[in-house]
Amino acid sequence: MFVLVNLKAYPCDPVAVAEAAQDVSEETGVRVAIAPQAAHLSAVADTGVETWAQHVSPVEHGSHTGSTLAEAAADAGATGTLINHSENRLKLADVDGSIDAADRADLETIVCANNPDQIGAAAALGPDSVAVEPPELIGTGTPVSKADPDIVTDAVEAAAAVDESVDVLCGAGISTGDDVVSAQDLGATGVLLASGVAKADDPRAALEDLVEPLA
Ligand SMILES: O=C(CO)COP(=O)(O)O
Repeated sequence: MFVLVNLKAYPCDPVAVAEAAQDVSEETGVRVAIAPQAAHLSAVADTGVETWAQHVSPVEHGSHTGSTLAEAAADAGATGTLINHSENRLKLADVDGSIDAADRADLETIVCANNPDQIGAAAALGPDSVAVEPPELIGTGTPVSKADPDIVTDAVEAAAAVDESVDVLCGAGISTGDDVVSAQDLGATGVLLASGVAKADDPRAALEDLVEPLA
């Protein structure tokens, strides 16, 4: 299982969380990555942890003020990027353009989607992975893998019907090792989570708990 922690714009210490994630990953052999703010990519990548961008813009080098250039994210140490997060939704053409931009910069891609129908559409655009995250459960602490397991199994089916090589993660409310195991049992190959780590009093302990059943 792949555990990807999206720090969003939460007021946590990205380097401390990254160091904890790197230690936990090394100790357990579980793949753990951190997606910080774009301005924190270099500092997070310097810890040695696998580092992801939260978004890249559907642009090439040029006159694109305010964009997040995929090549710049890669230069800063990112090896992958989220695209179309529920809190940063893109038009279909821009999802496609952001995947192209990420591919040019050699970034692994996860396209987020709200439901299984959108997962099928996202998988058709050729990302490495898709992630189903029902918006109504994001940030609630109620795990999608328990609250709405059919969404996960239907998303796995929808992606496989389009392209069997596209992996499916799930997210929203994931915060414990039990939640991760439930996600795995439903066919997900990873989890995408945020508040369970970024807002935890002790992010290291939260990470240890998340990966404990996988180690
Ligand atoms: O949006 C998410 C991860 O990208 C999920 O957020 P929570 O883990 O806070 O529910």
